[in-house]
Amino acid sequence: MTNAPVKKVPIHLQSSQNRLLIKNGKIVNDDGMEDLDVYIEDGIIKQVGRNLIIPGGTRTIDATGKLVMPGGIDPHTHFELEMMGAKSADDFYKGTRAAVAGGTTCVIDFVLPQKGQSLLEAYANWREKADGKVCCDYGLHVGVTWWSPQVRKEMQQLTTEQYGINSFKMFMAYKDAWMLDDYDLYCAIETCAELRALPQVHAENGNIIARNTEKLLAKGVTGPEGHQLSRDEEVEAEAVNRACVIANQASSPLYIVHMMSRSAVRALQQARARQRHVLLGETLAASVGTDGSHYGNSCFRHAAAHVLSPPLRPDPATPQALCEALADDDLQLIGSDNCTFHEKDKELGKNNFCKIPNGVNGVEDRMAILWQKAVNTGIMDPCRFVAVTSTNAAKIFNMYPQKGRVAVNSDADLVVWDPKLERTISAATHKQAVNFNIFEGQHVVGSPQYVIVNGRVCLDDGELRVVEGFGKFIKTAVDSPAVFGSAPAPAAAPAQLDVSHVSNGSPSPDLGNMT
Ligand SMILES: C[C@@H](CNC(N)=O)C(=O)O
Ligand SMILES: [Zn+2]
Ligand SMILES: [Zn+2]
Ligand SMILES: [Zn+2]
Repeated sequence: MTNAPVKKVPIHLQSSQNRLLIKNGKIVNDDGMEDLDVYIEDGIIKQVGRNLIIPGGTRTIDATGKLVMPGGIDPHTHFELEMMGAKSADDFYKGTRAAVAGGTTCVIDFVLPQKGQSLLEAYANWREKADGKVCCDYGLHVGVTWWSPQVRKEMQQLTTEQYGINSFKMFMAYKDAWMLDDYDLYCAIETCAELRALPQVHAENGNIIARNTEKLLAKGVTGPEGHQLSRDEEVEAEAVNRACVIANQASSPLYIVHMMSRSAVRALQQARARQRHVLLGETLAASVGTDGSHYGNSCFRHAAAHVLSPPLRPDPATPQALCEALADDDLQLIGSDNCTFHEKDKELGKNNFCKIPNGVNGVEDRMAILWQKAVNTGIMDPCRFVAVTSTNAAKIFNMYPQKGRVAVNSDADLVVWDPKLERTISAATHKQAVNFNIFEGQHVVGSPQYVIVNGRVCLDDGELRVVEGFGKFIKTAVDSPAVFGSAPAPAAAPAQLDVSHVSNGSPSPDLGNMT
């Protein structure tokens, strides 16, 4: 793969050149597979079928023996995030470039205001960081890291067409940084329900973690192994349960990000059995691709590179169990939570594990890792792979069928996946900005041969040809049918919150066999 950056071609020139036929491939959507050809023009899928009539000057990609899938959608990234005294290493250019290299054609990043900071101001900062640099389309979730009537008002403003936000993330961990107490968490989730926006939670008990950290440090446990010891599975599962109870009290659906353990999945399943609103679970490439054994590595750099929250689990059965949960629709989607830090930044926690900036890589390898761990092992079929890596995110975040489907009038965001393409994952060859890869040395069978972003061939038979700034911000509307379609309207919103713009949910498209 040559890495020569492609010179900027004016966007209007590009699209007219984008007549493309993908021939002889097997189309894979979340609900079925078919041997059909795909014709693309000006960034949109115009025809799907056989013996298509196409204009001269069309480029043809022969996809014989390959799968033609919707481009991956990564619902969880943190590019250029400042946290714990450092800044994540992958910026919006390098991060989305790595995403495209791995078959992902849309990412959803997180606006994370500091406590007391205006959400609108933070939103503007993120748009400024991302617009003009992204190589593929992107969306945003907004963090609710503090609570006040102003925050409530700004959430309402963010869900209008001007800003295009339909999901908010609250933290039950990161005490003193982003964590909300249960009262404020309840108010935030209630407000999401009134706005018909999707609340997301980082589910760990931040107070237990804080006390465990004090005790471990007092005992002289300062290395990265202390990170997992301070927050084991039940500390995650307890918060999953508590978040579901609060959502139930607020008559709200809920999306739990980065679920990392079997205990957390069990807690979500138990909540589903007793609650009527949609409860959604996300896991990560890291949690299916590796495990918590690395925290014991004698090399600080190696162990610290695996520090994220919730942590990777020492139970070796976890990766397979999480793949099975994705296959069985106990979990609905896989993200990366890509939040990488250079070695010097991870060393901020050299003598105190709670100061190690949290985050790992994953945006580039997410799809190949899941294909290797779940499809090649027979745990899930290609249709379910498409559902959890693309379609479910599109449906949940109300981008469907513009995104997440190979169909006429959908965006031409596609992957020509070669199920036989073998490679070994390594920091020496990956496109990410850091010189460490938590999947180092893993051999995968199955990777993208072509990646088409809005009709442009950005991975061309293994050659990476992204264009910085080619991607655009995707505004999302609230009231996603897949989440709110069958939910009754919540109790009348308090007078001061104008929600008149919100329509009633329409019948939701099938989100797998969602309970
Ligand atoms: C802030 C971000 C950091 N990444 C991580 N999971 O450790 C997150 O908690 O999602
Ligand atoms: Zn989190
Ligand atoms: Zn080392
Ligand atoms: Zn995250």
